[in-house]
This record gives sequence, C-alpha cells and structure tokens, in this order.
Amino acid sequence: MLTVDRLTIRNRAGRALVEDVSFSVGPGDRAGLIGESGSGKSLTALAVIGLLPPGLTATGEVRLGDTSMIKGQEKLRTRVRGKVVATVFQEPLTALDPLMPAGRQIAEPIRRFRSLRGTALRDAVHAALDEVRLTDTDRIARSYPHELSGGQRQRVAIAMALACRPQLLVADEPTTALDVTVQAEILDLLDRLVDTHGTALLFITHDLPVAARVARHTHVLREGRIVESAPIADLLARPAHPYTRTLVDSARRFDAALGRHLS
Ligand SMILES: Nc1ncnc2c1ncn2[C@@H]1O[C@H](COP(=O)(O)OP(=O)(O)OP(=O)(O)O)[C@@H](O)[C@H]1O
Repeated sequence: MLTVDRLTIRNRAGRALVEDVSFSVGPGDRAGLIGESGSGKSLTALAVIGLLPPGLTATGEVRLGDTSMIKGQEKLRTRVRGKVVATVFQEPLTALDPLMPAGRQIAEPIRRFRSLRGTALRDAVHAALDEVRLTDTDRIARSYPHELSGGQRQRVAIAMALACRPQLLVADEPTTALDVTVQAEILDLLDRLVDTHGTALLFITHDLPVAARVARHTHVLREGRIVESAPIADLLARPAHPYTRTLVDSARRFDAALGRHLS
C-alpha cells in the first residue's frame, strides 16, 4: 500500500537530510521507524503525506496506492490525504484549530469524505468520540482545544484521523508530549483501533520501548539512513548494528534501574 523507494531529501544547500530510504507497509501492517532526534523521522513522515516544508526537495519515490506523493499532481495528493492516509503528530494542538469546538473539527473530514449531514453527521461525531474512549461526548464536542487536557486533545486528534477510515495511519511521536500514564493509555487505544479497523500503521518514535508496544517490522534510522530493519522482537533480541545495540542497551539499563528499586 505504501512504498518508499530510495527517498532522498535535500536542503537548499544540497545536503542530504534523508538518504536512500526504502521500505514498504502493506495493508494492516504495523511498521516502526525509530531514531534519535534529527535522524530524519519527521521529514520521512512528511514526504509520505506529500507535505515537505518549502526549501526541501525529494528524489526517489513515495507511492500510496497508485498515487505518487512526490511527483504526482497536488490535486491527486490532496484526495489521498485524509481518505487513504491520515496523521497524528506529537502535538495535537498543531492538528486542531484553536477557534473551533472539537466536535466541529471531527465533523469536517466526515462531512467531506463520508458525505454525511444532519443527524447522521452528529451521530458519527459522537461515535468517533466514543471510539477513542472519551466519555461525556456532548461536553467534549462543545469544547475548544484549550479546554481539554493533553490526553483528551490527542484522543480528539486520533478520532479526527480515524473518522474517515484511512487505510494507513502515520503516527509521528504521538505520545511523546504526554505523561507516562496517559502515554500508555494512548498506545493501548491506537493498538486497539488499528486492529479493529485493519488500519496499517507507520509508527514513528525515538523511544524503543514505545515502539515495542505497537510496531512490528521496524526500521532504525540514523543520520538520515536506515541502518537496520527487522521485526521488533529480533531488533531487541539480536540488534545487528552498533547503533541499534546502543538503543537496546540503554533501554535495558533503564529497565534494570527500575528492577533494582522494585526487587
Ligand atoms: N524545514 C527544514 N529545513 C531545513 N532543514 C530541516 C527542515 N526540517 C528539518 N530539517 C533538518 O533535517 C534533519 C532531520 O529532521 P527531522 O525533523 O526529520 O528529524 P527527527 O528525526 O524527526 O527529529 P525530532 O524527533 O527531533 O523531530 C535535521 O537535521 C533537521 O535540522
């Protein structure tokens, strides 16, 4: 469904920020993209949805179904966004309009892509809020983003992303800005929702234990290049690249520190 083939992204000076990156995600797959800050994760995500920042150029190919997200017409790419691929980012406030109540924001893509109106639209908005385990859906639907907690905002952003039943969800550090208990709830929620709807997932994070919760086949990105690709269980058990080993070792040290206090 998603094919990224030799993707290279350069800045104005011609420096490669992402270099020769190839991977694919099939229907219902859950791919992980893991790497430290500045390794090119977000630029790869933006290239996948065909929204690279100005001044950056991409070569290679990104295809979502039949549509080229790099070379295709903008009109075709717009049609794909929301309907075929949807996104959840680290900071839900970037996805949400501060001046619009949450309910209206969820209604917008549903109206556009599912052509619902009136009571059917209202019911679909409430069903979307229910699905992300937000209770008191009337109040939440009427609330502006600043009236919601960080966790509630991310649930609204997930509801918006999934309301049109996209085939692929790109989640770029969706839990990084949340505290750990909320983080675990949101990961469980994503896990359940993509399972229920058979949505494919491209899950991007700097955090190996977080990737281990939801991703399957995982690619390790370092300085813009993929240095290792393997099922997450293999990466954890037998990291082949020295950088992956560093990631695994530091996650284990963290675990061991917890273990010392718990034993
Ligand atoms: N709009 C831009 N113009 C020029 N360079 C950019 C732009 N956006 C990102 N970069 C550079 O590209 C590289 C990769 O950035 P990217 O945001 O993809 O990293 P990341 O792995 O997502 O990191 P983080 O987790 O901190 O967001 C970095 O060196 C960054 O400085």
